[in-house]
Amino acid sequence: MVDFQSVTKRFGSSRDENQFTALDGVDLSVARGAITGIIGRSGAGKSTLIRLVNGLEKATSGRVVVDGVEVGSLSETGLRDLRRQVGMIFQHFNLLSSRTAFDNVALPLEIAGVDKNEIRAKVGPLLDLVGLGDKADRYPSELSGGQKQRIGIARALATSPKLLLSDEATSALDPETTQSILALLKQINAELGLTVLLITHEMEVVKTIASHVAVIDRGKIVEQGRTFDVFTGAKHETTRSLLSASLGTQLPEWIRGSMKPQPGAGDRILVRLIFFGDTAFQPLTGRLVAELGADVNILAGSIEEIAGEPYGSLVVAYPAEPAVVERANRFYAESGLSTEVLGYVA
Ligand SMILES: Nc1ncnc2c1ncn2[C@@H]1O[C@H](COP(=O)(O)OP(=O)(O)OP(=O)(O)O)[C@@H](O)[C@H]1O
Repeated sequence: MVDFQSVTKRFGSSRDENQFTALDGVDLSVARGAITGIIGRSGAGKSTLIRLVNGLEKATSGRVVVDGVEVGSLSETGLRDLRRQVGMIFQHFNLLSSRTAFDNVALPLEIAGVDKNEIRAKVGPLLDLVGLGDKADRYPSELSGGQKQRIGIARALATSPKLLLSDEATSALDPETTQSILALLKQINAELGLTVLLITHEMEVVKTIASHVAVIDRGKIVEQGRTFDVFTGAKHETTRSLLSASLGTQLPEWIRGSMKPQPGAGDRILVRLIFFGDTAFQPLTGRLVAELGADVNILAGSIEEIAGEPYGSLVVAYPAEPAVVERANRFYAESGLSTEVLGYVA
């Protein structure tokens, strides 16, 4: 649906010593009908990337192709047509305070010259879709943050776009409201078959709704693929550090503080067991304990869902004696468990 082909975006002229490269050779494909998340730290280039899709910025080099059309080649009229097919929602909702909820949703249709009856026939069902059929006459100041974003979503859908761009749409909302807005986006994606491209700095958002993800760091895409694959097999440092606060990968301080890289006599080995795919549903912990005898401690653990698939992480400790370690390794190999040796403790 959207293809970035070797896209570079520089701000400032080439003679300007302050010229800044915001995007550097970006290659990225956004699958039709999917929800794709772009995640990165502040200043990584996320907004620039999304603004290239609806022609608010122009690539310095490379091509941005939306539904078969190269955005950079479009005339003003072509850009207007494109923007009708690409809806957008924002962190701060961008509603007009002087217009009611109904009139905010109607605005893109008025601009497109749609007649009044057709507007009425369209806006009502959209307000129902976002759960605000009874708030048509309310002004933005009378609505909560979550309700404002619902109006923003209805407005973005008014011109029946094929693609919805979301620029940090839940960043100004509390966790519960965030979840309800994400559920609405998921519902719209499933019911209308709308492709969604969202940018966020929040791992939780990507984990909850995006089937695909790209990680951006200083203008470069450093990792991309299915969310589950990228998150469970993170290779790049940026992905790992963004993830460490979100997935159950952080060890309690009391363990981290006393961990050693090499074993001493009588030490215990600390191993992280990772459960996903088939292994997520097998009673492997009990079998490990049976295999090694009772001398296994469970030190930390969590089970969560990434893009709808279970992912569990369990940190265990047992004697770092070669015979025990070998028995454990044989068990991991036979049962298909992924493991990582974290270190040793006395
Ligand atoms: N019009 C501009 N002129 C000059 N530099 C710009 C312009 N727009 C963005 N930049 C720079 O490009 C870089 C990427 O900005 P961008 O807004 O895309 O990042 P971001 O990942 O969306 O960050 P945030 O999450 O903080 O919004 C930043 O260093 C920013 O200062």
